[in-house]
Amino acid sequence: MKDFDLSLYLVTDRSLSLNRPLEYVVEEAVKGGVTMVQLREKDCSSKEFYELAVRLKICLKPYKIPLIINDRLDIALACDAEGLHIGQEDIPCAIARKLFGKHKIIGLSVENVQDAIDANKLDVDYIGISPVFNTSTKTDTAQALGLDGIRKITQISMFPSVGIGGINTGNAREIIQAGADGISVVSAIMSAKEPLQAASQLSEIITLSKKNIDI
Ligand SMILES: Cc1ncc(COP(=O)(O)OP(=O)(O)O)c(N)n1
Ligand SMILES: Cc1nc(C(=O)O)sc1CCOP(=O)(O)O
Ligand SMILES: [Mg+2]
Repeated sequence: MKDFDLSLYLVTDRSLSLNRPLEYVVEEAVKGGVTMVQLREKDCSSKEFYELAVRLKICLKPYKIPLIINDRLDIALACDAEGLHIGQEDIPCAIARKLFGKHKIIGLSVENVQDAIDANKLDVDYIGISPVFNTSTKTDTAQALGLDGIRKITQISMFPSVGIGGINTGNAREIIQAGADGISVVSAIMSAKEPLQAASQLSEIITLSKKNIDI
């Protein structure tokens, strides 16, 4: 049984970390309640990506937080990450599963209802519903799905899901209420002055939203 909790999923971007070391921001975020971490560094050599992955793996191990690698199956294999996140234009899921193994976590981005229907035939472990809202963190996104998109996709998907794109303390509750199992954020934590506090606030909102308790 794969053990992972999508509730508060941090996706990294060093360019948004206010010049702080990646491990510092990630560890503070984990102390604040982040439940999954994805290494997503688009502006990086393979060597640097691998070294970052190894360092993050060491940093996350004591907290038993899974490390997910964005895009790069080779790096995920090389650092023995717990998971890989792929998008619609990345390596096909069936190939990733064959090479990565059945015990590893594979996440897939879905950008519309048809992607979610197609994903139901694939061996994935979760879906990222992307993007929910417009965001300046990633500019080459599909059209924003909004909360209605989350409702439609979570109703037909066989898999647990996270919403991603433009999510913060002001709208996290709505994402959970619309049916997602968790939220995935970059800037709301990476660029927070106090990542621990930012993660802790988001974590509390998610916990209360799941229990349907007003904030
Ligand atoms: C949790 C999560 N959801 C969606 C994405 C986006 O993946 P992708 O569409 O492959 O885009 P890039 O992140 O590779 O630019 C994600 N990374 N994580
Ligand atoms: C990594 C990523 N993927 C997206 C997608 O729509 O596929 S949006 C995104 C970035 C989300 O950043 P922020 O939390 O700062 O809005
Ligand atoms: Mg990708």
